[in-house]
Amino acid sequence: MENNRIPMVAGNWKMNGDRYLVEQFSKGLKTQQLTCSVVICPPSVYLPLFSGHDFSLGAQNVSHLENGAHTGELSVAMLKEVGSSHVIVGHSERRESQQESSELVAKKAQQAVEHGLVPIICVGEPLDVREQQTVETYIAEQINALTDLLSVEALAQCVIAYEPIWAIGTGKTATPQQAQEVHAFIRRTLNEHAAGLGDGMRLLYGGSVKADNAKELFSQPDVDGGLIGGASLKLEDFIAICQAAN
Ligand SMILES: O=C[C@H](O)COP(=O)(O)O
Repeated sequence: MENNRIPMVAGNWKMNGDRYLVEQFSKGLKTQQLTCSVVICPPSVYLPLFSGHDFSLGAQNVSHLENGAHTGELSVAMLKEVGSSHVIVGHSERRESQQESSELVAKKAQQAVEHGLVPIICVGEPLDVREQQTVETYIAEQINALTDLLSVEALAQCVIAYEPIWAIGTGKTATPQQAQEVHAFIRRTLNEHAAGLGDGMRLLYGGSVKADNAKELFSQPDVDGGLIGGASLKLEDFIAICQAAN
């Protein structure tokens, strides 16, 4: 099985940013000697505005359909045409606000891989699940929807981001140990599905990653980098996080 575990830091700008930020990142990240893979995921309208950058671009969502009468949706082909190589799917904010099921998320991931985008698939539990100590059951359901639909070869191309919902935008980061436990569980679950599958896949942690906690989180044996929200909107902070993954 292929080994894709090169450290990655992906910035999810969510519904933030403007032309100025696009320019600032295009120029500002260029001067850095970063050895990790860097992906910036701005709102899709900004994707074609990036120029002269030396990092990858990702979208924040994609349709599971190829084309047709689907008002407001964007296809994989469209996102690729404007420079995207990656796409976030299944972010908890969309799972909640758009009622995206794990089955739909799996369809989106499959559509992405099939047509040449790397999906960054988000999984993660709400607070009550953590309090009830049923995290593994909850995450297993999200992972199983993927293994039920995608081939092993397709899964091997995916990146999975573990984002505990209670840690997103709250300043409450999972402890390095909590992150490691769930990452190890995800890897094990994927290995049980197909020998060696989990061992080769990139697993990112997301949820209140900041410049001052990134190093400890990223140094956990099963954490291959991070999916960064708020701190990806400030160039200096984002650079410091990337350096922690170097
Ligand atoms: O996609 C990113 C995550 O939702 C993390 O957001 P945050 O770093 O603002 O907590």
